[in-house]
This record gives sequence, C-alpha cells and structure tokens, in this order.
Amino acid sequence: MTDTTAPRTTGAVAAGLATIAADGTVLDTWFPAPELVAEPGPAGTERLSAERAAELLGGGATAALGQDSRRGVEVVAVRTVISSLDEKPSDTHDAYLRLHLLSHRLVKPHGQSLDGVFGLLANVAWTSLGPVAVDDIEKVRLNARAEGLHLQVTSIDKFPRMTDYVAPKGVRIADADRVRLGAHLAEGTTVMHEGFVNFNAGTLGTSMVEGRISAGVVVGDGSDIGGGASTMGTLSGGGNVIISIGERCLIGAEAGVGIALGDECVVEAGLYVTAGTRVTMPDGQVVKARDLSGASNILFRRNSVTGVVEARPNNAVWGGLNEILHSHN
Ligand SMILES: CC(C)(COP(=O)(O)OP(=O)(O)OC[C@H]1O[C@@H](n2cnc3c(N)ncnc32)[C@H](O)[C@@H]1OP(=O)(O)O)[C@@H](O)C(=O)NCCC(=O)NCCSC(=O)CCC(=O)O
Ligand SMILES: O=C(O)C1=N[C@H](C(=O)O)CCC1
Ligand SMILES: [Mg+2]
Repeated sequence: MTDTTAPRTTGAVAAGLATIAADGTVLDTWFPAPELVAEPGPAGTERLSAERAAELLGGGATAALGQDSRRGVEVVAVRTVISSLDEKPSDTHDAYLRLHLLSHRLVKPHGQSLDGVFGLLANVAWTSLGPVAVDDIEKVRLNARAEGLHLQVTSIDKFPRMTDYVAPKGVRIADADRVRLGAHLAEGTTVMHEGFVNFNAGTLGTSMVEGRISAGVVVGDGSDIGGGASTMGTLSGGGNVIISIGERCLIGAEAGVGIALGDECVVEAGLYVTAGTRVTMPDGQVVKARDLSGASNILFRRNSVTGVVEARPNNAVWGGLNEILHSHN
C-alpha cells in the first residue's frame, strides 16, 4: 500500500508576482521557485520594491510590475512566508504558495493543511492576457479588441491551469485544461485528454491517467486509470472516504472506485465499486466493498451471467504499464 502521509514539519518561502484587481482582490500569485524552509520566520506576505523583486525573481521581473490598464489590474512583487504548513492558509498568497508546493512536488497531497482554501481563492476569468476580475471581462474584451487582439477566456474558476504556473519535468499532459494548479504529477506521469487531476491529488510514480483523479485522491506508482474512469470525490455529493489507489493497479475504462485499493488490484471496465456494493468473495461469502478497502491483489468484476459483483484473487496480471508510453516523458 502506498504511504500517502508526508511529513508535516516545515514551512515555506517564495517570492512571486501577484495580480491585484481594482478593488484590491488578489486574483493570483505566481511563485516560480518556492522552497521548503524549516524555520522561515514570521508568517505573512510583504510587497517588494522593484530592486528587491529583481534580486529575488530576476531582472525580468521589474518589467512585469505595475498597472495593466488593458486588464484593469496591478501586478506587484511579493514575498510570502508560511511558518507552519500544518496551520491553515491565512490569505490568497499563502493559498497559492501551497498549491505551487504541490505542483512543484515539494509537498505530497495531504502533506499540508488546505483548510478553507476555497474561501481564500477568488473566482477569476483566466484569459489569454492573464487573470481578469470576472466583473471586468466585457471591459477587458473591448480593450483587447481595440488593440486588434482576441481575448480568449479559457475558464472561470478558482483554480488556474497548472501548466500556466508550473510545468513539472518528465510528464506529458495532452490537454492542459484538465490539470488544475495544486495537482501533484510525479515524473513518468501521462495525462491523456480524458484524464483530469484536481488540486491536492495526483500521482506518486509512473502512471497513465485517462480518467479522473478527484481532489484528495493519490495514485501509486505503476497504476493506470482507464479512459473515463472515476475516483469518487469527497468535496460534493456525499462521498466521505478519501480514496487512494495503490501500486500497479488498473481501473478499467469507464469503471469507478468509491473505496481505496491496495496494490495490484484490477477493476473491470465499466464496473463502479461503491463503498456499499455487495461483493461476493471466492468462498461465496458476501461482504460490503468498504470491508475490502485498501486490500491488495483483488480483481473486481461484475459477472456478466449473474450480474453479481465478484472479488477474485488478481492472478491474471494485466501486464502493467506500457513502458514505451512512459519512457520518453
Ligand atoms: C475484468 C478484466 C480484467 C478481465 O480480464 P482477464 O484477462 O482477467 O480475463 P479474460 O481473459 O478476459 O477472461 C478470463 C475468463 O473469465 C471470463 N470473464 C471475464 N470477464 C467476465 C465477466 N465479467 N463475467 C463473467 N465471466 C467473465 C472470460 O470469459 C474467461 O473465461 P474462460 O476462462 O472460460 O475463457 C477485463 O475484462 C477488463 O475489464 N480489463 C480492463 C481493461 C481496461 O479497461 N483498460 C483501460 C484502458 S484505457 C482505454 O481503453 C482508453 C479508451 C477509452 O477512453 O475508453
Ligand atoms: O500515452 C499515450 O500517448 C497514449 N496513447 C494512446 C492513444 O493515443 O491511443 C492511448 C494510451 C496512451
Ligand atoms: Mg486474460
């Protein structure tokens, strides 16, 4: 079983560029090189002078600062300190730093507090010109047209695309819209077009992701989430068990799991194993799937003759990941 409990002993520091709307709302903060620091000093965010920004972020940072009248925002340089990642995020800069820590692989999913993160993130229009306050979209669209530019609004959401802020090494992402900032993609991960990875979720090793990795879900090394497969989420709709998938598992196309899987498990294509699903064991005993949560070496299938969901020892190895698909990420 994959260990998903990362140590929670440390703080973090980063310099970055923040986008501030006309009403003072922080729309985003980009931290290009966040660091974990054991004793980082008092928590908080300070604004940096142009000189200090150039020192901490590089010379190019100075030109990025200032009012952007086209978008109706100001770009400022900041330095954010988190004294303890165990404490909940205090403001928007802090929340953004934690999302960066995940996507930079400095912290694993569940390795820090993200309590109250939704309340700290503004709903933002993510556009081809950068973040824009949702109420200003039409004004900004006109400003862009006036300069012969076409404004693309790629999403209106609290989380931006990960790849606009962090591009981790050794991964392939077929459709960048499908991976939110705060996703943790280990080296060797491929996310195909139908795949999705939420914040505080992701992979711990080489994986093929053609299905959805919901918030909080972690997938172990060598596992494959088949096309359109679902890992049940906990943020909305009543699911309350945080799911993890162990190593070398296969969740078949259009299948789903509402329980944790240990290592070397297979779920038949199209079978959704919810926590309450009654599962017939090889000896005929019927158990609820939640009683098998976290167990290894199980093949779940729906008997196509009887309709009964069965658990069998997973002796028929599914062959593992196709190495060719992962060897040049
Ligand atoms: C459940 C399994 C794992 C079973 O495969 P196995 O290789 O173990 O079994 P098998 O060799 O097919 O069959 C062994 C024996 O069991 C029988 N058998 C198999 N499934 C059965 C079922 N549901 N009910 C009753 N009997 C069944 C067979 O007929 C055979 O019988 P005899 O011994 O009597 O002959 C498979 O069917 C499956 O669902 N694989 C998932 C593949 C997948 O979805 N990959 C994701 C790719 S992602 C993708 O495709 C992207 C595209 C997309 O987006 O959709
Ligand atoms: O990793 C890839 O690339 C994959 N390609 C296949 C395809 O495009 O059909 C599907 C599985 C992964
Ligand atoms: Mg077979």
